[in-house]
Amino acid sequence: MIYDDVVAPILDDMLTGMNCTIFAYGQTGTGKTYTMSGDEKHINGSFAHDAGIIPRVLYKLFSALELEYEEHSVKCSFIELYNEDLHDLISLNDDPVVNNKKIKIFDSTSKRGGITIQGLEEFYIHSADEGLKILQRGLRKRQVAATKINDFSSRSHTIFTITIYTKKSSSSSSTPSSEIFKVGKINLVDLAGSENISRSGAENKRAREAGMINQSLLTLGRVINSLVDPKSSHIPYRESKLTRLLQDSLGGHTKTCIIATISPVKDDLEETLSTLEYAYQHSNK
Ligand SMILES: Nc1ncnc2c1ncn2[C@@H]1O[C@H](COP(=O)(O)OP(=O)(O)OP(=O)(O)O)[C@@H](O)[C@H]1O
Repeated sequence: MIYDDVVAPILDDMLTGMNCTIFAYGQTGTGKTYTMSGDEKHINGSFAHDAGIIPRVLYKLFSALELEYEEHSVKCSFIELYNEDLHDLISLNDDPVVNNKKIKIFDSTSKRGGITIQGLEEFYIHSADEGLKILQRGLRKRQVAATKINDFSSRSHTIFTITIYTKKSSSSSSTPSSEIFKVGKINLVDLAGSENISRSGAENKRAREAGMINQSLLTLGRVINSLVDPKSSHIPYRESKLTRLLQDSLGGHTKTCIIATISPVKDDLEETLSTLEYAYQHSNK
């Protein structure tokens, strides 16, 4: 239902050449990873019954591309942000020292501005199955980290990015034929557990983690606030790596959607409800 109501229209926008972002936001254990990835196995050439948004986007994307475009290419990347450090989840290089040091974010030197991410590996994929394999590889890598650091997944953000390049010929009786090239992008973001924001009394490592999550989720909130406020002249992308990474996909001619996951068995529903209320008020912007 969420795919049909929320994600399908955004995928259509991406196919028209937009930069789009979907966030899963909520407390630990409320279903963010289930919503974004879910069951990531492929069954009989399609996604599983309990597949999340990423596998569904991959299959629907390839069927749309094969049906509607003469030429297309698709690439994807999968990155994790933990304590403001970036980790490539699908790099074939497993040396953690090399992996952790090599990803850097720079201001792009192109006239259009934006950012360049140096050192992040991107893989061309030719089918949804190939995309699913990349997702599985990244989730496995994240799992390995999770067994080393207790409760790791709830304290890191992940971004699965799909970029498409398409070519279509257009011809009508009144105009000469021409070729239309488009580039679209979709970021599928599984955010760190939002309850870390209010984690008080934390010490040492936990305090550092909570501080970083605080910084990135609060900056994300501030960036979205500034983008929807016509009076705001400054967008604070630079205050966290999460917003810096997504800088090109927020604001301007882009589309952003936040899916808030809530669970009635969790204590602190107040914060999630106020987020939902805020999101609702801004939903048309
Ligand atoms: N809608 C759902 N239907 C069935 N099971 C679900 C649903 N949502 C979540 N779950 C199950 O609940 C558990 C926690 O979900 P999940 O790991 O997605 O939470 P999370 O918000 O990503 O947590 P964390 O912040 O710790 O990463 C998992 O075992 C998941 O399979």
